[in-house]
Amino acid sequence: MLHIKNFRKVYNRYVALQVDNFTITPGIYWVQGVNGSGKSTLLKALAGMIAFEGDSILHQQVSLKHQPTAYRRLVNFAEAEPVFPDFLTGVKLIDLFRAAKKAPFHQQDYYLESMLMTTYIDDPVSTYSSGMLKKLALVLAFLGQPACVLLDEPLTTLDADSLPVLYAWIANQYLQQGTTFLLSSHQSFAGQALPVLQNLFVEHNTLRAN
Ligand SMILES: Nc1ncnc2c1ncn2[C@@H]1O[C@H](COP(=O)(O)OP(=O)(O)OP(=O)(O)O)[C@@H](O)[C@H]1O
Repeated sequence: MLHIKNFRKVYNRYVALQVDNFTITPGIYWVQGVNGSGKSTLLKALAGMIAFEGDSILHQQVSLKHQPTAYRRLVNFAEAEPVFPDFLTGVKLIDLFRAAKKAPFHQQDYYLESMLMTTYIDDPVSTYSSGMLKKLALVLAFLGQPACVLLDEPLTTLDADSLPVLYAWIANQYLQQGTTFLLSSHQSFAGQALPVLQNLFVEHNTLRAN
């Protein structure tokens, strides 16, 4: 479903990640790797957030390099430590993302209610704690009809009650819409209620499945 082709990400002169050809089939993936191995680099690049050599092609036809708008509408991303313009409210950000992703009008309601966010979603994000910001980033990553959702360290800063809610969002989205997930984490997803959990490893500056 996602084909990574002739991928190279160089920071200054350092080749952080090189992936010649790699196809990610539909599923839920736990992306593992030690600190500095390149997990965030991979996810940010596949999300179209940072430049890289090569291409990422969705469903054998939507290329990040050649159809960037269509690609970004179908590939959603939540970064590890989200930063949003201070003066915007959560609702305003949701409106912006809903328009960009062509999301149904009330799609966010289910997410805001299940993650207990309705009391503060009208407030400016400058007033949010790190966990509140994280939840907002996760809601934004579920808006629209994504074919692929990339979540960088989705578990960090979430409280214990929020974790099963997030697992349910991921499982439902996969089972109902067939959305593929790439989840980077230093914490284990094994034993959680996630269907068809598979492993991806980022090490030795490349990506491998086993
Ligand atoms: N903006 C940047 N400029 C220069 N080097 C960078 C930059 N971003 C990342 N790197 C380097 O690229 C490599 C991969 O970093 P990356 O953040 O992708 O790792 P990671 O696997 O996500 O790490 P962690 O588990 O600590 O979050 C590291 O060697 C890092 O120093």
